[in-house]
Amino acid sequence: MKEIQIYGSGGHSYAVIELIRSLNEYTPVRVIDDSPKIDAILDVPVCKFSESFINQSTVISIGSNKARKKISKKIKGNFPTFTHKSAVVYPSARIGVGCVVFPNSVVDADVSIGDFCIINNNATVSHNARIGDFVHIAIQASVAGGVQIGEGTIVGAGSVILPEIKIGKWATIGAGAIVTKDVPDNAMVYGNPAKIIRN
Ligand SMILES: CC(=O)SCCNC(=O)CCNC(=O)[C@H](O)C(C)(C)COP(=O)(O)OP(=O)(O)OC[C@H]1O[C@@H](n2cnc3c(N)ncnc32)[C@H](O)[C@@H]1OP(=O)(O)O
Repeated sequence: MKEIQIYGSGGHSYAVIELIRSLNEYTPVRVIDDSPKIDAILDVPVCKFSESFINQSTVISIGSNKARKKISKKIKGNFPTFTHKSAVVYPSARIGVGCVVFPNSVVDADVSIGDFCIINNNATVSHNARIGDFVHIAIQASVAGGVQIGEGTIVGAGSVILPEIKIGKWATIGAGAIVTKDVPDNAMVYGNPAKIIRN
């Protein structure tokens, strides 16, 4: 089995480790943290970042999109994408490097997903959608056909993005939001219908 290191020791890392183990291709050998607070996660030792960890096979297990981007520039190296066996990814879909596609998610026909994205449990990204780098589609979120989402945006748990909607970069879609109108860069929206709360 090939070795892989996990960068980030928050809650997300538990789910990432289990997913990687379920695929039987890579063994997680260490969890890296800038200031470790525990010794091990699911029996994988946690250690402080060292320059010697640069340029190795790594998965960045950090839910924060901004932090994931920062770490991706620092650690460099090889970033495989992991897809759980229960996820459906159609052959016409494209997924970049460093992504994790969690159980029961759907990546539909002609979808494009950038680098270092998280497609979380039970999320759906429908046909022809375009998803930028460092995006998190959270648990149970539904992205309808033809939606465009810019770099670094979080699509909160259980939210619904209506067809053809355009969402800018580094936006926050609150949990449970029903997004019926385009969302500008950096905006925070939530509610049904979703309203801009912060710009
Ligand atoms: C595996 C996983 O865990 S994936 C999980 C991925 N994460 C998510 O989906 C979380 C998404 N984040 C949210 O929905 C957040 O609540 C945010 C970002 C929209 C807002 O966060 P904050 O700015 O910290 O808001 P805060 O918690 O202070 O709440 C402010 C007010 O907004 C309300 N509010 C917060 N979020 C929402 C929401 N999604 N929908 C409706 N109302 C909301 C609160 O009830 C509160 O109302 P009040 O002032 O009447 O008490």
